[in-house]
Amino acid sequence: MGFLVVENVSHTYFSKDAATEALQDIHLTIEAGEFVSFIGPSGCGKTTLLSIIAGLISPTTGNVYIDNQKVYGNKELSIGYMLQQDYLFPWKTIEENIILGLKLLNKPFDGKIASKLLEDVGLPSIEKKYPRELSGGMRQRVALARTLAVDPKVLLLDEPFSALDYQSKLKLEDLVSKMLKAYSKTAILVTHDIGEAIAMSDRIFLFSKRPGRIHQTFEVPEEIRNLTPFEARSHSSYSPLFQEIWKELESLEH
Ligand SMILES: Nc1ncnc2c1ncn2[C@@H]1O[C@H](COP(=O)(O)OP(=O)(O)OP(=O)(O)O)[C@@H](O)[C@H]1O
Repeated sequence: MGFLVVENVSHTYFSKDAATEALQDIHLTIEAGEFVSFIGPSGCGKTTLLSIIAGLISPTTGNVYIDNQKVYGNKELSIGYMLQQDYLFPWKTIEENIILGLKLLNKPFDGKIASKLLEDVGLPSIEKKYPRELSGGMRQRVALARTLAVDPKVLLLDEPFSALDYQSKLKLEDLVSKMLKAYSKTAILVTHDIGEAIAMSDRIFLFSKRPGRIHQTFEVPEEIRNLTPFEARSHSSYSPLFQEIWKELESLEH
């Protein structure tokens, strides 16, 4: 059995007068330490699947297991979530924001953890500052530090780079990739950016139009996986894979 297993998951949203089938019969397995991406047409259920993997919603059918434990209703599993917006609390200092999760979980922690993580993400000495004093890219780096502080078993990244300018986005991709390797984390990235998926992942799952199913899985060649996301974009194997995924995605959208 793999580290993260999505077994036979389907999901339908019900409202008073409509039923929306978001996902249909999803099976996938992710190994510990692996980095995978979900891409697919808009509305195909990627965020729904992340919410199911996070244990935030119960799927209509099927189950998700992390480290052999069922996720839904499991309070022991810590799963990190990084979103497009950083959701830092403006009235709390950077340090308070980083240790908040640990406090909420009642986990014992080292008083220097915020400083150490801030140093790791390249932002030393900003513990006492407030979120409003930082740029968008810096705030996302603090969000990364906050996510890592609770030592999550899995990190779920829902378009965390998409609100940033191009240069900040490339820098943050490199940093996230480096940090996740250093901390041996398993991660899932949802993105609309094929290049980002190739540059950051070991494998890419392409979803079909709603109701989302796994249409195709792409292995990223090893020579790209060993590079930083920035370097990966200029490797000779990058462009052929980009074209292949692009064509497949186009065929799904028409
Ligand atoms: N809470 C909800 N209630 C009803 N329908 C929902 C709800 N959340 C999502 N949906 C619908 O389920 C489908 C899948 O949505 P989801 O956000 O998972 O897709 P997505 O692939 O992440 O989309 P995008 O790429 O545009 O972010 C969409 O048709 C959406 O409108």
